[in-house]
Amino acid sequence: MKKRKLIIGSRGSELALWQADFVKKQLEKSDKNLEVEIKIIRTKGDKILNKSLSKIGDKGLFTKELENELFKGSIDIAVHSLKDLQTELPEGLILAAVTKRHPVEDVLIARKKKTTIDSLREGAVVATGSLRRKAQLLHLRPDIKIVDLRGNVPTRINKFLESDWDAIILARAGVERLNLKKYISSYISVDEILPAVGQGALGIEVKEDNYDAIEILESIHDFDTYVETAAERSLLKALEGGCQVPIGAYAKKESNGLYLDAVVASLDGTITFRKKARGSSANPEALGKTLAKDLLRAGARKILSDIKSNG
Ligand SMILES: NCc1[nH]cc(CCC(=O)O)c1CC(=O)O
Repeated sequence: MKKRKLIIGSRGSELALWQADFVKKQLEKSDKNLEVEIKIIRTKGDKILNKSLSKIGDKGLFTKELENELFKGSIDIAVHSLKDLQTELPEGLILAAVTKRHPVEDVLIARKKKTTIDSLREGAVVATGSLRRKAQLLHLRPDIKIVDLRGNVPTRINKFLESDWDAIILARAGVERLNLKKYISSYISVDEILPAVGQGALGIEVKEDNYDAIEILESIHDFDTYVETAAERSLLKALEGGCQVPIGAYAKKESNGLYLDAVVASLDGTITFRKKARGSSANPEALGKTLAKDLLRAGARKILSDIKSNG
């Protein structure tokens, strides 16, 4: 019998290709009659490397070109890091599957093993391009100096090794997927720094009428991760935050309900609003919305509007 074929669209970075290949293997394992091909698509975010992400600030910076290919039908599915996927998808596209998530937290990469945020020297220099990491780190350690850092995961580690910075912060998921665990000095607990919405999970985007692809993807969909990230994404949407605002969130499904922990911080980290709530796993969107409203009322509204008006 002739094999069925599915084409994955992926960015060309090492991490994106690892992730696309992971999805390919899982799908081929679950359906022996399926042949999966990976097609590399360059996105605007891959082309502009000299500007800080918060300054480019486009919606869909890492996704738009992939979405165009989905509409054209030259790829069947687009594999994204869920945290890079905007909360509102273009009309006609759906988030068809969310994979089981890797440990969600960020990690500290410093000169010595076991270095933690607490043990960094007074006035240490830490490089990160993420406003979320910057704000939460400054909240814990106002003495730290932050410098901008961009590039793919291996590039960032190489820049660190060649620099005189004290440390950088990355997502555990990206570092461990690329087998770069040896560079990790310590795991940063979510009590110290909340991860980005969707961090550690993969999101698979498909044209809403591609029923074959939607059916094939059922085998890699992880329901608990979906419920957790749906609460986080609903919160982010209600806060009207893209990936470039200092917002962190972490949801966990437990036997007695769904927990959501979220923070909105000012850019300099002096003010943070952090709240936790529990809701029903049957309605993750409601939990996200409710917690967003709570945060906005508590003072996050002012922080977010200040950031929007001053850039
Ligand atoms: N912003 C880039 C990005 N997108 C996804 C990951 C890592 C994988 C993940 O979090 O799922 C990273 C690197 C990082 O933030 O360190």
